[in-house]
Amino acid sequence: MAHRKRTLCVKNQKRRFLQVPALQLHVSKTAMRASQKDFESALSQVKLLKDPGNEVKLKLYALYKQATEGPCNTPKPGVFDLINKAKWDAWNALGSLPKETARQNYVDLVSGLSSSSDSSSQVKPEADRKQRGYETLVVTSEDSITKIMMNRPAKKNAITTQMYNEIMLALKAASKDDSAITVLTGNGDYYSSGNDLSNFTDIPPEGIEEKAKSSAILLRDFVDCFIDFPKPLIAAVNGPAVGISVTILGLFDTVYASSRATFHTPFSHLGQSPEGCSSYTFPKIMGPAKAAEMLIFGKKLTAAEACAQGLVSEVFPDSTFQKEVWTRLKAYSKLPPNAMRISKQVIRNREKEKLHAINAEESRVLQERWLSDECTNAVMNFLTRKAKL
Ligand SMILES: CCCCCCCCCCC/C=C/C(=O)SCCNC(=O)CCNC(=O)[C@H](O)C(C)(C)COP(=O)(O)OP(=O)(O)OC[C@H]1O[C@@H](n2cnc3c(N)ncnc32)[C@H](O)[C@@H]1OP(=O)(O)O
Repeated sequence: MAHRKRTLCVKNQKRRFLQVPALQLHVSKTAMRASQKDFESALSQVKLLKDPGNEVKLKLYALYKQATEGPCNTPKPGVFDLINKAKWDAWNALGSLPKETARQNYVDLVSGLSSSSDSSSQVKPEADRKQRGYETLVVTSEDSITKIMMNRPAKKNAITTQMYNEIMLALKAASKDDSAITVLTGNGDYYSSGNDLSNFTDIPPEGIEEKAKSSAILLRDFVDCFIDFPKPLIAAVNGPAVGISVTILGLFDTVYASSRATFHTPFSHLGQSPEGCSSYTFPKIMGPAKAAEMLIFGKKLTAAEACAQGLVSEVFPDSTFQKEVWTRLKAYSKLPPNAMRISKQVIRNREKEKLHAINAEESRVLQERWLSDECTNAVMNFLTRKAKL
């Protein structure tokens, strides 16, 4: 079973496809720009779909108009002209979204609709129920919130290859479910201790270079999912966070931390370099000098320090963290979901291309770092228990 899964993952990374029972997703499609041909094919595809409902039809209409004509340029219909007013409102809400982005969003939306109607056994986030099929996560949907909880508490929620893949799947499913917001958190005393260092020991017969290459693709696809995630994404950092679990926080919309949480990116100690777009987001969030202390010198921040530097939105006392955070999130999840989604997109779309380019560059640099003696020695020291952070 384990062997079968591994074979699937490697093959799929090569094809940039993830395939699991009950779900087939094209993980990195949103990372690419939709061509006119993709757009035309989505236009034909949409005619074959079963009725997606009025809300989605309005979205499609608005994106189509934005992609073909640009920002809304017609007079607002009268209040009693209900249908045309709803269409105008949807188009007008896209503001100055660039034509290219609207075209991409249209293609993505149609592709999402097609894959959900194609797949008879798609992952449906059934309300109030734990979603099945994840081994390293617990995913639940309740009160319009999809919660993705990393669930390897005995290993401090270290992220294995399987967990990277499952998080991508859970994010893809959450992006299409009917929840308003999505939350990532950890089970147990840690949020996450970052990359599971035993990922370095699972070397295929083709050799370490091949492993570094496929890992760089995995890393890039993983971070792309956070860049492209279309709804408000919140991190509930329940305890210490290390490595990649910290760097990707710069791609979240809101980060809540327990007073017990710490934030540590010891890349130099590990012979590695920053990922998760942190080489860009951290200097932007906290200024270059503070970012360098974290990313180059591995300075560990307390929750209060991370909040003062803008990486964390708010810190809650550990004793009341869960109660206070979930009360807050339940209130947020009642806000109009389309407005939240569109606001996020307006903010994110400005930077999307840049973030994808940075992610690609960071992954490329890391691919080389993983083959260095500095990195090999640091990982071996941890695995043979000579070193801990
Ligand atoms: C050829 C290339 C392949 C590369 C594949 C890479 C794929 C993408 C990579 C993306 C880049 C990511 C970078 C990072 O995230 S860097 C950060 C990596 N993390 C660490 O270095 C943390 C290492 N862990 C520790 O230092 C300590 O465990 C920690 C301080 C977190 C906690 O210490 P504590 O004493 O409280 O607890 P234990 O050490 O006893 O931990 C309990 C058990 O959990 C295991 N554990 C914890 N963290 C990890 C980890 N990151 N990787 C593997 N295992 C981990 C620990 O070994 C204990 O296990 P046992 O009970 O079995 O001993």
